[in-house]
Amino acid sequence: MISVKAPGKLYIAGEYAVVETGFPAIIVALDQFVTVTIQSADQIGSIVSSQYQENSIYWRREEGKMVFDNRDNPFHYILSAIKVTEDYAKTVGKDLGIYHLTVESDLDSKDGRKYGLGSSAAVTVATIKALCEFYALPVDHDKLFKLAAIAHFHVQGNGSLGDIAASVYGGWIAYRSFDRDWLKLAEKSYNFAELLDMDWPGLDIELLTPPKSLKLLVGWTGSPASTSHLVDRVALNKAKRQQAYQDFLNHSQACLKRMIAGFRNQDLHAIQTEIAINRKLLNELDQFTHAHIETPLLTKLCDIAEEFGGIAKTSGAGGGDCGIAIIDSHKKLNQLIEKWAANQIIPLSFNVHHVKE
Ligand SMILES: Nc1ncnc2c1ncn2[C@@H]1O[C@H](COP(=O)(O)OP(=O)(O)OP(=O)(O)O)[C@@H](O)[C@H]1O
Ligand SMILES: C[C@@](O)(CCOP(=O)(O)O)CC(=O)O
Repeated sequence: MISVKAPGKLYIAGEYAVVETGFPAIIVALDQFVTVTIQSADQIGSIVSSQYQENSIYWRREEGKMVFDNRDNPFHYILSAIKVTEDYAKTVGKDLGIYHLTVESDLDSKDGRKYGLGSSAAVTVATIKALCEFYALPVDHDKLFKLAAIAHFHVQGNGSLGDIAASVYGGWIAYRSFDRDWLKLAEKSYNFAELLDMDWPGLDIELLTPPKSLKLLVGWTGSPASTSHLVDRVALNKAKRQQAYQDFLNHSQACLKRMIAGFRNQDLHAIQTEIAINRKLLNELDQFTHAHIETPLLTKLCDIAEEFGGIAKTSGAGGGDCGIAIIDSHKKLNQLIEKWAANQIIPLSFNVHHVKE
């Protein structure tokens, strides 16, 4: 039996701008995982996720293709991950098999509400990792990222794929997305083996080391938000306010460059200064796109963090989900966390997860 896991993530800074090719963001992987297991099966395979028990699907293989008995299923990311990995396996001459694939996830609360930790990315990465083991396909982090990015992009279609990078590389990363229009054309011109070997225009991933005194705190608002809808709303409004949008991109890029330098120089103060600037830039974006990124509860989360000497902002698309605070580990962290909890902000005691190559 093969069993692998992939971590969830949180955005630290650079959201929305990162959707444009080459614009940076900082993202961390967390020690909360999706686990995928694969076991060989005889004739009938299955896909079962404990989060979606009632939607388990059963399949067989006919002339090399997966054929489902149940067409009405929620497993778009898993099926896309399977398709991409098996297409790759075929290009390198592997015979396709039958298996039971099961999923367990820490990335939703006990009552099934998502935290916004990138479960769709983690489920995609874990499925591909498990199948690469099943088919004995050697993949390093770069190849795993590319396979998972293709699979996730085929389903969601409008994201930066930063959540995939965080899940594959782990730890703290600075991420710039590749040109997704290029990928659409490249997929028609190259086979998988070629696509995985080549450089992707715009893509850049740098591993960052935070200063020792930096503590990341995570607060959850309890209300799930749809990232793809919020990204669509920003995209719709950017056409109407081209200059304001271009200013946002340029300012975000400059802010992220200074923040990344703060990591390289181990300068907590510089990082915090830029977190505050990034929050302001996202609020300005909010004003002309009406995406409602910083909800009143997220504002409260930031205000409380500041009372205790931290600097906080929304994480990811906003509109609910989580906020983050960056604070000196010597400050009164417990009091901050208690005040969050007293104000309907649920502290999530998750840590950053580092992935081995
Ligand atoms: N445990 C799971 N089993 C199977 N599919 C899952 C599982 N967890 C997530 N998914 C897939 O991911 C989708 C959720 O993705 P969505 O982008 O809405 O949330 P997210 O990636 O967790 O959050 P965010 O984008 O805010 O970080 C689900 O609808 C499902 O298709
Ligand atoms: C808004 C955006 O920059 C970040 C989305 O983050 P999250 O998945 O909502 O945590 C979109 C993206 O990068 O795909």
